[in-house]
Amino acid sequence: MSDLLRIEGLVVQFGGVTALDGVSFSVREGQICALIGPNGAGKTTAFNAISRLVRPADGQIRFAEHDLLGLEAADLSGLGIARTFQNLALWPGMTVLENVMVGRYARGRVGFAASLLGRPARVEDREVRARAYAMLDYFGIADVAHRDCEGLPFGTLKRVELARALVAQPRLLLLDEPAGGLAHGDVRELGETLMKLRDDHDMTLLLVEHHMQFVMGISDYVVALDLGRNLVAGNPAELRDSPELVEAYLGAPV
Ligand SMILES: Nc1ncnc2c1ncn2[C@@H]1O[C@H](COP(=O)(O)OP(=O)(O)OP(=O)(O)O)[C@@H](O)[C@H]1O
Repeated sequence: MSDLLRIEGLVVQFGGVTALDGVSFSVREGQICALIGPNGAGKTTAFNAISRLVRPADGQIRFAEHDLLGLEAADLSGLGIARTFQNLALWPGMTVLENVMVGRYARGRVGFAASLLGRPARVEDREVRARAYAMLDYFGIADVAHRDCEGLPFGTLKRVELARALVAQPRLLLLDEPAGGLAHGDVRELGETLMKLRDDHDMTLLLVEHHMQFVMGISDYVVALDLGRNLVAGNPAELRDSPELVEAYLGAPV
């Protein structure tokens, strides 16, 4: 398997704070890769740099044959990159189905706003609707398709967000703390869903996550950062007893 995403020497600064100081790692096609590390390690900053939401001072980000730093955030969906957010970024006042459809329109040619303004439905609209329904069905939440997102349980909203990211049929899915705030049973179910997604659709997943048991249970490759630098990387079995990792999380032994 070849590298789908390659990060080299990434440097990100916020004023006087160096959030990333030369971080490098690669994610292979079809892998589930987790970015871990203690608070302030730089995980979210790395994620936001890949999503083109922060501008690195130095380094390279390559996705397949593309140089991502030469592109805007709005271009990513068209390349096959989708992401979810730590704090759900769903539209209140829109139904679950509409929220999921937005994900596909980000990649399609027909503007969602235009379709809301009452243009006659095109073939693509019907296809998008059918695909959005299929995704809701996949996540077992088709019964709430026409409900307003507001007021639905958190676990359901997490699935809606995942369905929205997937409806664009991405090649790379970026998940920002997908297990955050979920109950124990929901975390296990999410893990099974993500592994099934990878297997069924040959998708590549990069996630930022604090839930260590979840990470170690589903990841093929784990990249640990600390203080904006690479700490250790390897498969879960290699990292489980890593003294560097234990020290970074618990502080230096006295
Ligand atoms: N917008 C910003 N302005 C200033 N400093 C920032 C900004 N965003 C992040 N930082 C700093 O950059 C460093 C890395 O933060 P980042 O949020 O990427 O870490 P993280 O590993 O995601 O942490 P957490 O697990 O707590 O979310 C921290 O020192 C943080 O305070």
